[in-house]
Amino acid sequence: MARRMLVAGNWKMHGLGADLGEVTMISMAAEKNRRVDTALCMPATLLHRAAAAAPGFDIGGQDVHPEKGGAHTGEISVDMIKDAGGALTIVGHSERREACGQSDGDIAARAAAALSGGLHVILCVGESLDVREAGNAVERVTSQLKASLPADPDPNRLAIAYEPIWAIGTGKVAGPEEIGEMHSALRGALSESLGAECADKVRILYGGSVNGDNAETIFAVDNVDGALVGGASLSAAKFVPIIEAASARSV
Ligand SMILES: O=C(CO)COP(=O)(O)O
Repeated sequence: MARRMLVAGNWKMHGLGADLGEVTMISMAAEKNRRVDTALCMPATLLHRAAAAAPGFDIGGQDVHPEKGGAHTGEISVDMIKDAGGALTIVGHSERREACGQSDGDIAARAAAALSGGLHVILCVGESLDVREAGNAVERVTSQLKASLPADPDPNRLAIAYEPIWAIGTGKVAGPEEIGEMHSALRGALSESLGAECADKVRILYGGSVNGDNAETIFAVDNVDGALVGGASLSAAKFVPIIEAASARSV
C-alpha cells in the first residue's frame, strides 16, 4: 500500500529562541509540500514556542516518561508535551537508550503511554558498528524492535525509525542495499508481531546522516517511508531539500 512519507527532524540538544526563525521557514516549506507529513522534535524549552511558530506541521518531544507525573527529575510527560502544543514524540533514540540505560521494555512502556495519551510516536531502533561488522545487524535490530513495540499500537500513529548508530552524526550513510535489507526485515518483524494488515500501515523511516544530497537515493529504497534527520534539520536551507525530495517521491 502507499504510505504517506514522513520527514521528521530531531533537534537534540540544539536550539534557542533566536533559532525559531528556522522553524517558521520550515513551516512555510511544509505548507507548500502537503503531500508529505513534516515534524520537528524540539528540546523541551522550545516546544511551546515552536508549536506557535509552526502552524504548517507537527512539533514533538524527543522522549516521554510512561507515568502521568511524579518524582522523575529531568523527564517530561505525555500531557506536558500536549499542553505545549506537541503532537508526537520520539522514543528509544540510541542517545537516550545509552545515556539513561533504557531497556527495550522501558521503551515499549514509553511508546504505549504516548499512544494511549493521543500522541504520534517515532520508535527508534538501530545497531552499533560492532554488531554490523559481526554480521548480526538484522537479527539484533528486528529483535530490538519486537521487544520495544507496545501492545496493540494504532498503526496510523506509530512510525519506526531505523537509525544505525554508526551512521548518526558521522556523515556515513547506510547504503541502499543495507537500508533495503533492514527495512524489509523490519516490515517482516512488524507483520509477525502485529499482523500483516497492521504492519503495512506503519511507516519505517531511515535516520543517520540524511541530507539534501542523499535523500533522493534513500527515499527510492523499498519500504523507506521517510527520514528522521538530526543535523540537517537545524536549518531550513538544509532541511527543506529533504522535505522536497520526499514530496517528489509522493507525486
Ligand atoms: O540521530 C539522528 C536523528 O534522530 C540522526 O542524526 P544525524 O542526521 O545528525 O546523523
